[in-house]
Amino acid sequence: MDRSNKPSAIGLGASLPQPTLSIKDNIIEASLPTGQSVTVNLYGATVTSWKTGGQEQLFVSQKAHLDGSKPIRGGIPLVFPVFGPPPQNHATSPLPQHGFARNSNWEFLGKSSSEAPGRDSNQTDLTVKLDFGLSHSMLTDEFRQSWPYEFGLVYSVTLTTDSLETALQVRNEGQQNFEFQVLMHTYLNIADISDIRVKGLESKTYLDKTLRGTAHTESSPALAITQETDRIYQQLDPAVPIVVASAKDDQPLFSITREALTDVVVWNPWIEKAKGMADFGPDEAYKNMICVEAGSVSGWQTLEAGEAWEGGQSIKSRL
Ligand SMILES: O=P(O)(O)OC[C@H]1O[C@H](O)[C@H](O)[C@@H](O)[C@@H]1O
Repeated sequence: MDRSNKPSAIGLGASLPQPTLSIKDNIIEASLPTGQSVTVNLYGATVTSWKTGGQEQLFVSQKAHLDGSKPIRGGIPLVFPVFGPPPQNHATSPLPQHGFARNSNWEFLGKSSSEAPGRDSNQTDLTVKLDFGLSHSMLTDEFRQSWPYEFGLVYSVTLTTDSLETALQVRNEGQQNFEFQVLMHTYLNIADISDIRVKGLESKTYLDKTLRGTAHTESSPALAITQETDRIYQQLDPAVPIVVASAKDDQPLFSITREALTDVVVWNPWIEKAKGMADFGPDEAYKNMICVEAGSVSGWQTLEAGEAWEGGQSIKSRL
C-alpha cells in the first residue's frame, strides 16, 4: 500500500485495501488492512473482541454465555435504560439489573468506511464503523410491557488503527418523555491487576458500592486495585482521559475519553465475588480484567418526545 501520498477522494482511494467484513450467524467481524479487528455479537450488540497489535484488548470470561441465554460476561455489554438494580417506584422498576439492551437481539444496520488523517501527517488511516439498531418493537413481549416507551437506539462501533469508539444515540420516538441511564460496561484485558494503576480520578467524588453507596473523595493520583472495587466516579470532564497505566513503567495501557458521559464506574469483583458468579471463570481471571465503564448513571437523562441524545467513548490502546 502506498501511504506516502494523501489519496484524493476518487483517485488513489480505489487502490487502497479496504476493511473486510464477515457476518456469520449473529456475529459481525470487521478488520482493517493494518490488522486490527473488532467482533460484535448481535445479542446485546456486545463487542466481544478488539484486537490490535495482534493482541486481544478486551476481557471475556471463559464461562461467558455466548448463546443469548444470559448477558455476555465480558467485552462491552451496553447498559440501558437503567444501571444496577432498578430503583423502586420508577418507570424502570420492572426491568432486570442493567436494563434490557445487553440481553436483547439487535439488528445490524451496516458498515461504513472512511479515511482519517493518520498519526503521521503524510498518511491516511482507514476506519470502519459498524451500526446496530434496537427499537421498542424488537424487544421481547416481557421487556416491551416492562418499559412501554417508543424508543430507537443506534449503537456505532468504530475501529481505527489505534482506537475503538463506541457511541450510542437514543431517540424518543413516542409521545411521552422518558428517563434513562446508560453505561458502556467495558472489560479491559490486563496481564495482572497488581501491575496497573487507574489515573485521572484524583479529587473526584465517588460512591463506593462496597460501602453501602457512601460518598468519598479520591485521594490517589494513581489508584491501585487491591481488593473488591465497585465505585461510581462522578462529575468527570469527559475530555480528560481516564488512563489505565502500568505500575512498572507508568506507561499508559489504555486511555479512555468520553463524550456526554460524565460518570465512570471502576469495577473489579476480586476473588470471592468472582467465585460467586457462575459465568465468571476461571476464578483467578479477576486478575486479568479491570472494568472502566463510561456512563451517565448518577441521575437520569430525560428525553422529551421527538428528541435525541448521544454519548460515547473512545478507547486508545498502547499497542
Ligand atoms: O453481574 P452484572 O449484572 O453484569 O454486573 C456487574 C457489575 O456491573 C457494574 O460494574 C456494577 O457497578 C457492579 O455492582 C456489578 O457487580
